[in-house]
Amino acid sequence: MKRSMEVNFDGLVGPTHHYAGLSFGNEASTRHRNHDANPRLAAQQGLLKMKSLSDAGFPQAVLPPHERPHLPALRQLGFSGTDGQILAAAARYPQLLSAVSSASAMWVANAATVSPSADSADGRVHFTVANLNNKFHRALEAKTTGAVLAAIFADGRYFQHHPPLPSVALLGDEGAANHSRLGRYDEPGIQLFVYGKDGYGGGAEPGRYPARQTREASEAIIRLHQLAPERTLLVQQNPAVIDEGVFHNDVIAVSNEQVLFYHQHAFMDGVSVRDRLRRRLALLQQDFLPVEVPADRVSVADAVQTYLFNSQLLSRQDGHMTLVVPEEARRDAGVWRYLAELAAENGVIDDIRVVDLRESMRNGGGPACLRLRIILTQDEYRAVNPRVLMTEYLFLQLSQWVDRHYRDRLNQQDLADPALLNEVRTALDELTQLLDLGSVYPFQQ
Ligand SMILES: N=C(N)NCCC[C@H](NC(=O)CCC(=O)O)C(=O)O
Repeated sequence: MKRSMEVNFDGLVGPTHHYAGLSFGNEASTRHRNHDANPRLAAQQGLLKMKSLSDAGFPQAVLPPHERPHLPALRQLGFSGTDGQILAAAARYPQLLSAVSSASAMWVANAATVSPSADSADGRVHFTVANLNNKFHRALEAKTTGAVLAAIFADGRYFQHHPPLPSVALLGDEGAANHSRLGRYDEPGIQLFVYGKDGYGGGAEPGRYPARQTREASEAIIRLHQLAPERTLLVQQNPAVIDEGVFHNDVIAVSNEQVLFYHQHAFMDGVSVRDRLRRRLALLQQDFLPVEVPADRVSVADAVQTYLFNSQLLSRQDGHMTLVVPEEARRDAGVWRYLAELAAENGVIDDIRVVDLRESMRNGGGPACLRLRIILTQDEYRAVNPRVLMTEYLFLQLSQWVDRHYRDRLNQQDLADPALLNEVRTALDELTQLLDLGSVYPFQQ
């Protein structure tokens, strides 16, 4: 019998993808503010990643984009009248209109934290939608994310959904981007929660850029997901690297099964993190294979620039692993040399695959940001809405759907165009039918 597996659910880029510089602390976002974007290309690049990984035998699925511009948010902020009038009035506040129009829901590593059933006391897969309250444009995602996850993982025998934590700074939660799970898929493993700061203060904190994840938020998720204390580890991200642009832990570390691939400066006390992980996995009779990248081989600045660690580490049938890195990592001679050596010498990670995600990367979203990984048993897999699972046919349908509905050029000035709102709604209405999601968007209620 085939055993548990990791399924990667990738966010499909939405039709309003543009560059607005909305994410202070995310240097790519700031750098590309007001550049022209190409939403059609962005969506195609994401789809090609999904297709190529699915073709290579890695289980793959898709999560839909959200409705943007988000008119309910503008109404909540006092704009009134017809949709057209609201957009025209909001156009006087370009940053606000950008925020309610951002396609940021594509980065589904921030959609939720997911714990596999092998780790939770009640034997179910637990989901907590991330509140993303550090950035207004991202905080808008939680409601639709909840509706989408409930539509895809509907069977209460297998799936337990938790609403986002209260949306206050104390409980800032950015989902799976600050969460890793070590250990074999079909046995209890160790869940690693990485927070940026203590929400009540008093501990070390970054000085320049915000820490988006709090310790208190991670603690709440550990309780909600019914995780055993001896199989969880709560550690602090190095505040100094947040100040260098590492706004989520998945910009500096990635794990899969027994392997943790991370930068020397990723954690506040990296040596202790490694020792504790090794000890905890040993208690489960499991190995730990840390791969620490020294700063004298790859600097933190180069890690941020190339997104080396925002890669996907995927298990192959032959027991070895493939590392999926962005094109930017190949372009950097030092990082590429490091990767070549790794693949030649590591023994487990022996294959490097490069994907072109330039459109997403310019907003700080690499291969790992675009995916939410979910470990599922065979029964759980069969309970997933099958229409979101990547197939040759779904890939063709989605590619044609993108070609039909997406523009190939978009910037902040285009967002007030009422035609864009109509294009988005027409497209999303079709998509919900294609993926059999029911009515998950505000305009469908
Ligand atoms: N690391 C992970 N898992 N995700 C990356 C998220 C990128 C996203 N960028 C943005 O939201 C930029 C939008 C803009 O500026 O237009 C963010 O900063 O939250």
